[in-house]
Amino acid sequence: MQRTEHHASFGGRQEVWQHASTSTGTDMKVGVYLPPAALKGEQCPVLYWLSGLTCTEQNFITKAGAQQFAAEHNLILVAPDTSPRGEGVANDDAYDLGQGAGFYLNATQAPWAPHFRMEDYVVQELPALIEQHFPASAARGIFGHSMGGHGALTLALRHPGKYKSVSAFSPIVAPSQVPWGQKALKAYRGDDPAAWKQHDTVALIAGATERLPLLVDQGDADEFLAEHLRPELLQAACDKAGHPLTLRMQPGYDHSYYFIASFMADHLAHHARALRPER
Ligand SMILES: N[C@@H](CCC(=O)N[C@@H](CS)C(=O)NCC(=O)O)C(=O)O
Repeated sequence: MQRTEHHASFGGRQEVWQHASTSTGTDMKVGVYLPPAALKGEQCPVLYWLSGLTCTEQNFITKAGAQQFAAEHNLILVAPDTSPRGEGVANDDAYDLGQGAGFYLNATQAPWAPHFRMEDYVVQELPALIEQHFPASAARGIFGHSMGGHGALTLALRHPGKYKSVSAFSPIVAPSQVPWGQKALKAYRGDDPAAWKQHDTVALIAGATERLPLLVDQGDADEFLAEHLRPELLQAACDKAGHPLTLRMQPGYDHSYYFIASFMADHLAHHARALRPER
């Protein structure tokens, strides 16, 4: 692992690391915020952030304003890139497929299958790497935005026991029912709508074996709300399954990081309650 950036931030340190990934077969970049306690060598829980379409590891660390709250709760924040990248990696001219749009799953279809293995990367490889190289405990939370909200919700549902807390901002909750998701699932997993359900939060909720309480914030002025996000489908699925959900429609907020930053404190507090129950 090679450190490419480091900046003092709220008594801790925001770093960016680059490493060769065995999951994707590419170099991956990842933002790591070390809170004050971690700089002193104390083991801290780790909160994973998954970004949305077009993002790199930079969007969250420069725009979300999460460091001050991670410092307050002494949580390590880990924010990976959204896909493998590079000249030898498949891509698409559209912003919602290929590089910058990995959808946090393992692709099975050509030309994506060789490198697009973001589920393995986020759930297995990255936690092992973080827990080896940083003063990280095995208490993990996960959250994200839009495509990354889909990632956080589906990965927590697909890997019970791996995470102690989960939340999302404007997540794609039903990818098998909306254009962004249908396009990606078809490309990465093939033309089999039944298989898409394994990566669809609304479909996974019914059969969940672990019912971690979900905190979801959604702006009602979000330009993608009606076509791609459809939080009412998540509300209905959670009501039906008895899955605990706090869905907050936030009046006047759009899809941007201005919205995310506005409710970041609440999300960090939600995760800290589960990740640091002793406090
Ligand atoms: N029109 C947008 C669509 C993609 C978009 O809104 N991406 C969201 C996530 S789904 C984002 O976080 N963009 C980067 C940013 O705001 O920093 C674009 O092409 O950038």
